[in-house]
Amino acid sequence: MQVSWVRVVLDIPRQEAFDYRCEHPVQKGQRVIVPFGSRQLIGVVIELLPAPAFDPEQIRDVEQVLDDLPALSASWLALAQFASRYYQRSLGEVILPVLPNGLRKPTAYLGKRSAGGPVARADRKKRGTVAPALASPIVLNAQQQHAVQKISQSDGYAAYLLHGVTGSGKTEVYLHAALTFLQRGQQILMLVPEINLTPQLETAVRARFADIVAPDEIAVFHSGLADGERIKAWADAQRGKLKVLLGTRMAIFAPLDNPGLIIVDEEHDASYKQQEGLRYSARDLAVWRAHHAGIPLVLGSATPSLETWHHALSGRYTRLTLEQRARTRFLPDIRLVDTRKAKLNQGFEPSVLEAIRSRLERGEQSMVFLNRRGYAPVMHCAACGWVSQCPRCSVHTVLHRTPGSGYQLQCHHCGFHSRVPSICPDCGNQDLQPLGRGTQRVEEFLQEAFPAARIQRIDADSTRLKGSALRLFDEVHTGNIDILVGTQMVAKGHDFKRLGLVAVLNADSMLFSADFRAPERLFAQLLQVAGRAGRHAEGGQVLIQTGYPDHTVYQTLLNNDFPAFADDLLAERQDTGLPPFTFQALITAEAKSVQLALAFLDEIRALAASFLSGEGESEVVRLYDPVPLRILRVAHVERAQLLVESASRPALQRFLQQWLPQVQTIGQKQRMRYFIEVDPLEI
Ligand SMILES: Nc1ncnc2c1ncn2[C@@H]1O[C@H](COP(=O)(O)OP(=O)(O)OP(=O)(O)O)[C@@H](O)[C@H]1O
Ligand SMILES: [Zn+2]
Repeated sequence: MQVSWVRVVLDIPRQEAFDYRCEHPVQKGQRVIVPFGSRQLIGVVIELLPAPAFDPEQIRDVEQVLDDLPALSASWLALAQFASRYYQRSLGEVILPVLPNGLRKPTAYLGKRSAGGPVARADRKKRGTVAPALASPIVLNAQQQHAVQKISQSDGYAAYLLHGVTGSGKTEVYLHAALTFLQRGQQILMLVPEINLTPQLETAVRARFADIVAPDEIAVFHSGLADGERIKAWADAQRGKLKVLLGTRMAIFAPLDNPGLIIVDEEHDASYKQQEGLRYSARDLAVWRAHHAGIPLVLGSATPSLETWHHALSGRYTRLTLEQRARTRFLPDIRLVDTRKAKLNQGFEPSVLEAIRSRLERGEQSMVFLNRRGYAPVMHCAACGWVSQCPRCSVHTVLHRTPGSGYQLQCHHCGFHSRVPSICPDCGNQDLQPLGRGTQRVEEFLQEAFPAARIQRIDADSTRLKGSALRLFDEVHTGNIDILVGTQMVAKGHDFKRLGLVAVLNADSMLFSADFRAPERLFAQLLQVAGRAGRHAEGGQVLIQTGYPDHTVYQTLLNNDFPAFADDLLAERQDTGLPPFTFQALITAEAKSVQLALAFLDEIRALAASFLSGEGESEVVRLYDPVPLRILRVAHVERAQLLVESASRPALQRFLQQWLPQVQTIGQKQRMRYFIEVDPLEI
């Protein structure tokens, strides 16, 4: 019997790897079921050892080598290793969580009902994907052609920023470029920021490549898939069966071994950043992956992130520009509607309502955008000033109207919900009022104002059921809707055909956020949402209600001048020493009281002093004073954070590598919950 010694990673916090003895043939990159304490776990073999690293008596046996999929390749493991190093998590905490659920649960393989394991079960499911009719490609305009040519002719790694105004036909550029690499027998990985954008793109991709890619050689990968579907897509990727994979951020970890082109659409979008567990940026990992594989990468956006814009200016990325809309001659006309002197009707300035009315009369669609779901952001008592508050979090509860169950107060942070009190809990006043408005209230008001209009609200609440977002967007696309009310879900990516008017209600709420990225985010969001108007016909109009019409964000928006805006912001960031000119990491501690969290952060900050000496000016790593989070308490837990910063990414990385093991020791001693985030998006 052939016995080998293997090093295995498991999903265990902050521990690198575990050694086992194995009596079966086994390779690096294979999954194995191993005993761990009294449990069984699935792990991945990352090394075959020539000899046991310690007393063989102490080494336990691998129970089963899972061979229903080929081993994860060396280049895939390299990606995981990079993510582990860069984001400061153990390799197991990277590898296991990115595998589909069934592939990392021993129970999926054990027992009578496992029926050959999850991959075999997923394979047996019938999925009839009919081959669509071949769509003939659109004739590209000159700038699109130029972009496609540059991308297709890349020799090895090259990063492109495809900066195209909204509606400029970036998707066509992706598809034409992709064709070149498909014809060479390579695979395409294409990322989109939102699950809801995959159906539209999947249909386009299937039709466009119907003659060279079989239906089952295209897969989508996102968190909205059922377990079996996700396993199937992953397995097909790992078996080398896929030619095109479309997905949300999680798809960046797909085990594709012969990629030819990676595309990140709407690269600026914050949803490429995972906000829990391994806090990675799929956009940044895409850059690494393309570089490692020696292939081109396209980052597309009308409003690129300042990080990407900076790289394009410095020449690290090549900028490709689409200055014109593809189907119309003009971008929509953007106007600011000054709300300071106006008498608002349920939050609407009268001329905005008029504009909606006239679009209705012309049979065109309108969209009302406000980034606030629910009925009203808070309930209050006019008599004593009481406001509805979550008992577990330091936030207001939001008033919701739930079909069938009336009104409810909900916490958007911890899920707490309660009935609406009939009298004020503080003073007994019987007249509690909703304050402000969310999408539900706007929908209700519009229905009263325009009784004949077909109104649809699209937000996280109206699309909770699987498949419902798809259905609702279909209704909009087919023209069965006159007025669309929605949150950021409706703002990005969609190519609406009949949408003439976009009205933006509460943009100002984002103007004065303490986060230094707030203006960047607001500008991007407004330009994106504005870009939904007038895509297929001239005459698109955007009305933005604001009490601060002179604010730079709005003024620059009027000219649709992203470069001017970005250049100004970059200059400001450089002056104040903020990203992309510095690099940051954030440690967040969570405790019963904020004092405990702050004390922990103070202690680890003091400890850092010993690593910080002896480096040149540019290598300096700074640690700021720990501060409580803006939303201090969530679900009874109070939070504080410590920001670490350096002008040098390598210096920051070196520092973290030395410092974090000590942080861990102190954290364990104090039983402190904390996590680290490299390149945080919000601070
Ligand atoms: N060369 C072309 N000729 C005619 N129509 C085109 C051409 N290229 C693209 N289109 C069409 O233009 C519309 C907008 O394209 P697309 O949705 O790709 O824009 P986009 O650049 O991704 O915009 P956004 O950033 O706003 O999402 C689509 O309906 C597309 O079919
Ligand atoms: Zn709460």
